[in-house]
Amino acid sequence: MRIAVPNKGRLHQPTTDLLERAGLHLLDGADRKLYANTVDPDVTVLFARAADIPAYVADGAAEIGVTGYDQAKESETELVDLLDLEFGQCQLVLAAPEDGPVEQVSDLAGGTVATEFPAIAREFFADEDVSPSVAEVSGATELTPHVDIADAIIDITSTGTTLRMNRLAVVEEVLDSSVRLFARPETADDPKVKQIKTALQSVLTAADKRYLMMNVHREQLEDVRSVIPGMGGPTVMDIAGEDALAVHAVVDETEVFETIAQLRDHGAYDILVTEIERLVE
Ligand SMILES: Nc1ncnc2c1ncn2[C@@H]1O[C@H](COP(=O)(O)OP(=O)(O)OP(=O)(O)O)[C@@H](O)[C@H]1O
Ligand SMILES: O=P(O)(O)OC[C@H]1O[C@H](OP(=O)(O)OP(=O)(O)O)[C@H](O)[C@@H]1O
Ligand SMILES: [Mg+2]
Repeated sequence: MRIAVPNKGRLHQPTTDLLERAGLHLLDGADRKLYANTVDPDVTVLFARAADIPAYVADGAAEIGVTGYDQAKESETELVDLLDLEFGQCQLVLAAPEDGPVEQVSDLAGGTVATEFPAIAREFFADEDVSPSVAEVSGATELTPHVDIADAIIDITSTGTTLRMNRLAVVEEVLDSSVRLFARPETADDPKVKQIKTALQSVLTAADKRYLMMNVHREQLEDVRSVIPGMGGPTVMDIAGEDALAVHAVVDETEVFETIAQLRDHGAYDILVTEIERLVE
């Protein structure tokens, strides 16, 4: 089982970090290598450019891959999107010079649009029923409208800083993207693929949860129980030789602040909050 992972750029580190947190440790140093073995003898990590990963998976060089949805869409391969990994969020947008003549998509009839994503651009304009010529570029796309190479661009934005710096305004949103786990349709149901997906999912689920531990006097248990939100009942354990109980519960991270105040008011003491590495629901 081979997983294709971005070899450099902004997606490399978050992807290898996620594999590590999922317990799929890389064994022989991931830097500047093409392959790394993992703690699972059946799983190898293969490092490739983010843009090449969809083709690696589609052609069978790897069984699964991690890359941006924009790259999968641009590759025009048939991949199954198994899991949103919740990083690399960005948008592809159609943008044109502020105060320029292009204010809506139809203004581009007969014009030129520069992009690193020609397939996505063509599909977008076909849907919009406008047919500018699409010029493929391999970087610095934001410059092209200012040097008469293009009237507008389709490019990635996240904070909007690059567009603003280049005096470009969004004309239309084209695509929302984030990093996903992809598989070929034939491998999507493979048990090892499912095992990897479950491991990655468990890290994402755990990130939003906290583990609470506290002590409570026996007669106050029901009071304390009534203010614990979330997943099922808490776990309650006797503390040997004492009239107190230990209460453990998993709660949403967003509820911890409020819950702790309520737990104290209801008699809980020695309250401990810890992060959870993984949570398989
Ligand atoms: N500004 C951004 N914010 C969030 N995600 C982004 C951003 N730019 C790119 N991405 C995501 O990262 C993917 C890879 O981007 P890209 O191919 O530009 O690599 P990179 O990390 O910038 O490295 P390099 O351009 O140096 O090869 C994009 O397809 C997109 O899914
Ligand atoms: O809206 P923003 O937060 O400004 O992000 C958008 C920019 O980020 C990406 O470039 P990147 O930083 O990856 O540089 P690159 O052009 O070298 O890929 C993308 O190509 C945009 O230029
Ligand atoms: Mg980039």
